[in-house]
Amino acid sequence: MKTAGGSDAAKRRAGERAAEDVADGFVVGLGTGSTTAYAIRALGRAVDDGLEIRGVPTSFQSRQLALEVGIELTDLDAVDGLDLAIDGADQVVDDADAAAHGALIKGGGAAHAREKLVDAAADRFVVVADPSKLTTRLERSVPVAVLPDAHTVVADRIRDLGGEPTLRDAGEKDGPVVTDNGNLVLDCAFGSIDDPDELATRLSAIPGVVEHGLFVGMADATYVGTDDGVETRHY
Ligand SMILES: O=C(CO)[C@H](O)[C@H](O)COP(=O)(O)O
Repeated sequence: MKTAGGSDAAKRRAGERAAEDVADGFVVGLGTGSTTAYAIRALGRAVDDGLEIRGVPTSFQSRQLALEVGIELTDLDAVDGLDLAIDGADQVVDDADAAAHGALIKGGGAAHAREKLVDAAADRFVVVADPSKLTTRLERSVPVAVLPDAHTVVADRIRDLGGEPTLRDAGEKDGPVVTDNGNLVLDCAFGSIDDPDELATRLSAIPGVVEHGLFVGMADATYVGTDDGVETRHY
C-alpha cells in the first residue's frame, strides 16, 4: 500500500534538508520510504566528505541503502540513544489549531513497527514529506501490524472500533505482505479520524496487535519539500 503522488523533486528537497541537521558523531535513525531515501543518500555523500555518523535502520530497505552509500550501521540495543531520526509519512496533520497537529499515519511500506521504535528513541524526530502528505484530518487507512495467528481476531476487534480491516496483499507473491519482523498487516479504514490519540490508545490495547501506524505527539518537526524550497513545521 504505497502512497501515490508527490513529486520526486519535493521529496528530494525535504530529505536533503533533514540530512543537513545531522552533525559529526550523531547516531541517526534511518526511516523507510522514497522521501527518506533522499536523506540517506545525502548522508552517504556527507560521509564520503568526512562526516562520522552511525545509522540505525528501520527496515531491510533502509539498511540496504545505507550499506550501499557507506553509512556505518549500528543497532538500537548497541547505543545509548539516538540524536535524530529522519522518517517519512503517508499523512501529516497540518492544522496549527488542531490538537492532532503533527500527528502522522505511517506504514505504507509496512515498516511502522520498527520505525516507531526508532523514531521514539531519538532525541529529535523529523518527518520528511511532500505537500501531497499534508491534510487537516487523518483519513487514510491505518496500517496495523499483527501477529500472524491473530489476524482474524484483531480484525474483529477493529470492526468493533468502527474500522474496516483489509489484509494487505503482497502483490508480487501469492498471499499477504509479511513484514521484516514476520507479521501481517491489516489496513484499517476508519474514515476521517476524529481523535487520533484515542484511536491509537484503543488499537494498542488489542491483544495480537504488534504496532499500528498512528504516530501521535511524536514528531518534533516536518520538512515539507515544495516546488521551489522547503517549509518547516515545528511542533
Ligand atoms: O511509513 C513508511 C514506511 O512504512 C514511509 O515512511 C511512508 O510510507 C512514506 O513513504 P514515501 O516517502 O515513499 O512516500
